[in-house]
Amino acid sequence: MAVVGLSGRLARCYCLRAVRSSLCVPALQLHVSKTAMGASQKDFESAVNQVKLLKKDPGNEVKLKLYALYKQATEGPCNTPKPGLFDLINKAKWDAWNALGNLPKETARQNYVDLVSGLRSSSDSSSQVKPEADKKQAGYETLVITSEDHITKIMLNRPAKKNALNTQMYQEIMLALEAASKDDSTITVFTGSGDYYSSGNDLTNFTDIPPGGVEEKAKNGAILLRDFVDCFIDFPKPLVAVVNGPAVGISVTILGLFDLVYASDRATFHTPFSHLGQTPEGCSSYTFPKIMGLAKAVEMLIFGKKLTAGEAYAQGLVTEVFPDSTFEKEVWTRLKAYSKLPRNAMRISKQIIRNHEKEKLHAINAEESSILQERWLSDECVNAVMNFLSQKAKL
Ligand SMILES: CCCCC/C=C/C(=O)SCCNC(=O)CCNC(=O)[C@H](O)C(C)(C)COP(=O)(O)OP(=O)(O)OC[C@H]1O[C@@H](n2cnc3c(N)ncnc32)[C@H](O)[C@@H]1OP(=O)(O)O
Repeated sequence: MAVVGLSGRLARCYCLRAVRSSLCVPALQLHVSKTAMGASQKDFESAVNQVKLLKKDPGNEVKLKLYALYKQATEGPCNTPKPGLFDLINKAKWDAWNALGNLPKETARQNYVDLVSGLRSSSDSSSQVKPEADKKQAGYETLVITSEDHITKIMLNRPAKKNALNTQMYQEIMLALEAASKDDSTITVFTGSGDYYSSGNDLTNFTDIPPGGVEEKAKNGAILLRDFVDCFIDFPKPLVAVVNGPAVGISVTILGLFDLVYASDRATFHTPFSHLGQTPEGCSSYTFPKIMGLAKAVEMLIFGKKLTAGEAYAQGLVTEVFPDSTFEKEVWTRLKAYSKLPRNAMRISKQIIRNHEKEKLHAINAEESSILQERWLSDECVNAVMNFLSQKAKL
C-alpha cells in the first residue's frame, strides 16, 4: 500500500479506505485448503461461507482476528516477512497472524468456527438490546481500548516508558480513532496508564534508520506526524483528554485539538521543543496563541516553561482540574452523564464549532511537519536526542 509519498490527507483517506476494503472478510478471498480432512475441516469451510452472510459488519478488530485464524488454519504459523512500518494495513494483518505463534492448525480452525458462530448469533440478535459491558478490544499492543456507557476509552499503555509514543503507538492510535469515529460511542476519551499521561515522542524512534538513511527517516517521520495530527483535526465526535499525570511534547500540543481537557492536580504540561532542538507540532503554533494569548504560548513553546495543572487551567488549555485523590471518580461520573446526551446533536455542534478552521489546521499541520523534518536533521536535535539516549540528559 503506497502511503509514503502521498500527501498526508490523501494518504490517510487512502489508508482508511484500504482498512475498510482490505480487511473486509479477507479470508473469503482465499481458497480453502482441500487437503486437510475431517469434520472440523467441513465445519471450517461452512464457517468461511457463513461469514459472507453476516448481516452486521463485525468491525476491523474481528475481521483481523478472522484473517489471522484463517491464515493459521490454512497455512500454519506466520513466516512471511514483516511489512514496512508505513504499510499499516498489511502490518496490522501480519501482526494479528504472527500473534497466534505456533497455535496448531486444528485449534485455529476450531477457533475460527467458534468465532463465526458467535458472530452469527450476535448478528441475528443485533436488533435486540445492545450489550453495554466493558469490552476490551483485541489487536492493540500499545493501547487498551474499552467501550462502556457509550464512551470509547483509548488508554496509552506503555507505563514503563511513561507512555512515550513509539511508531507503533502512533499507528495504533490512528486505527483506534478511525474505529471510534464509526462505533456506537458518543464521546472518545484519551488517558494514560500508570503515573504519566505521556512523555511525548519516544526518542528511540530516532534510532531505527531505514536503508535510505536519516533523510528518509526524517521524511517518514514527517509523514507519520502529519497523518497522526490530521486524524485529530478530522475526528468527528467530542474528544476528551483525561490527563492523569505529567504530559510532555506532542501529548500536550494536540490538546489544543481536544474538546475537553480534564486534569489531575498532579499533571504538568511541558513542551521543551527548544531544549530538544525541535519546533512545535500538533497545530500548537496556531492553537496555543489562540487559546492562551501570544505571551503565554511563547513561554511554553519557545522557552519550554512547564505548567502546573492550575496554570494550564488559568491559561485555558485545561477545562477543569480535579484533586488527584478523587480524579478518576469525579471525571468518569461527569463523562458518563455527558455520554447520555444526544449523539447527533453533539457531533453536529462540534462540526459547527470546528469546521471553519479545519482547512487552516491541515495547512498548519503540513507546515509544522515539514519544518520538523528539517529540524530532525539538525545538529541541535541530534545532540539533544543523543544526550537523552546516552542518559546524559532528562527534561
Ligand atoms: C513522529 C512524530 C514526532 C512528533 C514530535 C514530537 C515531539 C515531542 O513529543 S518532544 C518530547 C519528547 N519527550 C522527551 O523528551 C521526554 C524524555 N524523557 C524524560 O525526560 C524522562 O524520561 C521523564 C522526565 C519523562 C521521566 O523521568 P523519570 O520519572 O526519571 O523516568 P525515567 O526517565 O526513568 O523513564 C522511565 C523509562 O521510560 C523511558 N522514557 C521516558 N520517556 C521517554 C521518551 N520520551 N522516549 C523514550 N524513552 C522514554 C526512559 O528512558 C526509561 O526507560 P528505561 O531506562 O529503559 O527504564
